[in-house]
Amino acid sequence: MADAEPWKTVKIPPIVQELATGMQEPPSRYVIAEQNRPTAAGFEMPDPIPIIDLSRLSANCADEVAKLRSALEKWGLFLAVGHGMEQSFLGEVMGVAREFFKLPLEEKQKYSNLVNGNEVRIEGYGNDMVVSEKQILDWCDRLYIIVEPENRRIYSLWPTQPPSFRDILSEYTVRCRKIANLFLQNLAKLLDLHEDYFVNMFDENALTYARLNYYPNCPKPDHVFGMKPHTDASVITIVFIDDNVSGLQLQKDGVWYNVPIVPNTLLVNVGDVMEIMSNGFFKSPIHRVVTNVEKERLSLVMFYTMNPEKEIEPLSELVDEKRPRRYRKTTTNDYIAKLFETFARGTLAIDTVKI
Ligand SMILES: O=C(O)CCC(=O)C(=O)O
Ligand SMILES: [Fe+2]
Repeated sequence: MADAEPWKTVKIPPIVQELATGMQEPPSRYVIAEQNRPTAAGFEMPDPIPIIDLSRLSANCADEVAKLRSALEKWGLFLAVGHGMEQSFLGEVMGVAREFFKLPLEEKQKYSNLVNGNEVRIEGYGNDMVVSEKQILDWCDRLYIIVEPENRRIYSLWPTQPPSFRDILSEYTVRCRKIANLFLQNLAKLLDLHEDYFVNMFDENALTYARLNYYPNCPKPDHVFGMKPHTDASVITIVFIDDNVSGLQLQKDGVWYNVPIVPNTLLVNVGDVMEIMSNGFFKSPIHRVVTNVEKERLSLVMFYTMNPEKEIEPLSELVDEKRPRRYRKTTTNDYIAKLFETFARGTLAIDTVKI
């Protein structure tokens, strides 16, 4: 969508959780143009969403690997079971996230993503960057923090309430790293690369971000997005979804499908950087979040990214005459910046690097 108006950082939007209290009509800045509105319910998926048992994947069971291949070809994601995290531990993880968002605003603002009250940085509590008065805002607040490597954590942005928040998120980070590495190894094997090919690309400066999303209930769910359609700028992503409320939708061939809730599973998806490096063998799924009249919704998302300075391009092993390179070279830093800009505009970052 061409837009001649220059994009600039504009007024900081309010915290949606505050705005939503007692509200009957979402303000116009949240309201999506009629033709883009999410239907109250998406379509049900034609087949059940693929569920992969990670314990079988780590034992190299051929049928599980085949299932993974087909899940990635079809959807670019899967639901993971056999991840070794007990139900009680996952309950604690979602519990501390919920407790954080329940804190009084002044307490949450201690971790604000605003610098000097008017500049927005990625990390911290608040909203995503707003670059235009015309930008449609999402019905969502979030806390964004770096969790890996440990020496890059900014603990002043890690909540001290509830008191177990830090320990639980640290433990969750360790557990998810195992899942991430197993997934990366299997992606490499599916491309006939050495199994540690991708794992080794993550050096000591590769960053993992945790994003806690909070979607307040909304009186007009079909007029707003919890999160606009996007793909993730990560290499891979692990999403832990509130098991009370659905809302995540996936796009395939122009149709939006509801991702069903399956308790105690984690959703694992390919990100744009993997799509680029694999020269399009793996596709980063387009997804969005819709809201709910009655219930708030939470998710905790782990984004695995490379060293911000590292160049990203299709692997030479995956480029040949029959399959020429499909994406331009970029860096993680540039790509993440691009993602925020395109996300704000309502376009897709991946389209900016396609050849
Ligand atoms: O809340 C969700 O289910 C997904 C959130 C998401 O897509 C993201 O944070 O990138
Ligand atoms: Fe996402």
